[in-house]
Amino acid sequence: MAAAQLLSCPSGSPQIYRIANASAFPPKPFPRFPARFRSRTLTLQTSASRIPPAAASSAAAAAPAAAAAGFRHCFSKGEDGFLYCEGVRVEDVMEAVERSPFYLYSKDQITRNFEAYKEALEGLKSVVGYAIKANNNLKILEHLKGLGCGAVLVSGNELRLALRAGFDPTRCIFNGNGKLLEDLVLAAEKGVFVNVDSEFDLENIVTAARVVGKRVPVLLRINPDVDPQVHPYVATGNKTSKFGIRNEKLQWFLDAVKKHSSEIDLVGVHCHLGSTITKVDIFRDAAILMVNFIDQIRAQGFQLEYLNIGGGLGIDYHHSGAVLPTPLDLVNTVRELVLSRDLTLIIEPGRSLIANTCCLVNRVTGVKTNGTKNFIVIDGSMAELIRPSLYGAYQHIELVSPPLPNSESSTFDVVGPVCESADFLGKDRELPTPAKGVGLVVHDAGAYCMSMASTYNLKMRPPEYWVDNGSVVKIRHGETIEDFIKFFDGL
Ligand SMILES: Cc1ncc(COP(=O)(O)O)c(C=O)c1O
Ligand SMILES: N[C@@H](CCCC[NH3+])C(=O)O
Repeated sequence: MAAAQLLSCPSGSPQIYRIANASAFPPKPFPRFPARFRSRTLTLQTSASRIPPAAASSAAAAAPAAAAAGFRHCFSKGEDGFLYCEGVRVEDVMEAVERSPFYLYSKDQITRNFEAYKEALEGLKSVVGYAIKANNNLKILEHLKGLGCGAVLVSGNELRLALRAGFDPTRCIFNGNGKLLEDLVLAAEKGVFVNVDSEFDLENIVTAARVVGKRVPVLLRINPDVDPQVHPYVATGNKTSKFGIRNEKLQWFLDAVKKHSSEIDLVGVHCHLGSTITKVDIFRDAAILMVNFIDQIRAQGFQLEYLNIGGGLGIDYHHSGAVLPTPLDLVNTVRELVLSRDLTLIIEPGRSLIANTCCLVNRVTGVKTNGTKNFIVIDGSMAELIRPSLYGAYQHIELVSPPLPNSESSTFDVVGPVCESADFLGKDRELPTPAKGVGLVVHDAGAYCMSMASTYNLKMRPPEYWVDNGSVVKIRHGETIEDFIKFFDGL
């Protein structure tokens, strides 16, 4: 039976637990954890003997081509039918932590994803700026910074968090169509690169430079009008988009930059086409347009050094085994363009660095049918993970334990408890009928899930854990109703 046992509890150090050898089926009732454990960092140590070798190898086998580049599914079923994350049984984690739903990450997968970008960029002058809007967990930011990553920011608070995580400001890029003057002042003071998005944005950047008495390095964000072939809500580089400047206005911006050369230093151009892009030709089309702009701008005497092609690389949300472009494919489509002009390439991945490193782990509250449809009701919801509701996005769903003997599979909508019919995590999924209390994960939840979570229906934002070298470590406390009530203290 799986059980979390207290091994030792030296005062002032994290709680350390060992998960005893597990054959945890049928699932146990909801665990009750003593209140004193609830707000502490919790470390689960796993016994190496209980990690079936199949768990790791079947993960790699699932996507051999992608595995070579570090883009594999780090959550996979072992030969025993249980779901594992880097050798740790997800069900055991559920039994040991204080509540569900929760986010569970693989720290190693974050490293592998970053290494895939680093390897892809070998031979080029480059900066990888992680788009921290995708996931702003401070521990994850510190880890990525430690690996040598820069950061891409869209608000003053993202900048403040990046500084707190220790990012080198001169490897940070401040994007956005509505940057506030006070935030631009902070960026200017710290030496952050700033992308110019509009006339008023340029005016604010000049003002910020004057306030701090420093010249601000800027890139022009150009809207190249390239269709990224994605959901319209995540397309950002076509001509109806609110982002960037259109090429007809380019000369106006170049003249303005010349006029303000004591406040701003034009160092490059930027574009970002959109997100979930799965064809690298789209990036190449944009890069060709962008280097043409660079040639024109250089011809006017500007010393441009940087081509920033934004982020946007998609991932295999469907777990279909389809071979999707890797960072290497992406970089290779622009390599010659960059080398031939002696440019430094800036790349701004969010999703492709972090999405596949994480699952949202939920418990099944119950199963029901309304005569037309079958529903699996879980404790997670659109409040913790809004992408299916917002974009109709597909995220793969599976149970964390093998089906009960004789249990039948059916087609289910997987729904949460939130009072909205849009509250679904998956539609028409073929799944074994789960028992109450069983774990159910939503895969690829590392990007734009926790960072877009809300407290709707007073569902408090969940805790986060990662598997780090066989241990499960809390990397963010879950919010509580007490935290929420504090916002009204003293009013
Ligand atoms: C300017 C900019 N850079 C980078 C990103 C990251 O995109 P993705 O997460 O698709 O890689 C975004 C988000 O779409 C963005 O707006
Ligand atoms: N939030 C979107 C991505 C937006 C990217 C930011 N421009 C998603 O979940 O897919």
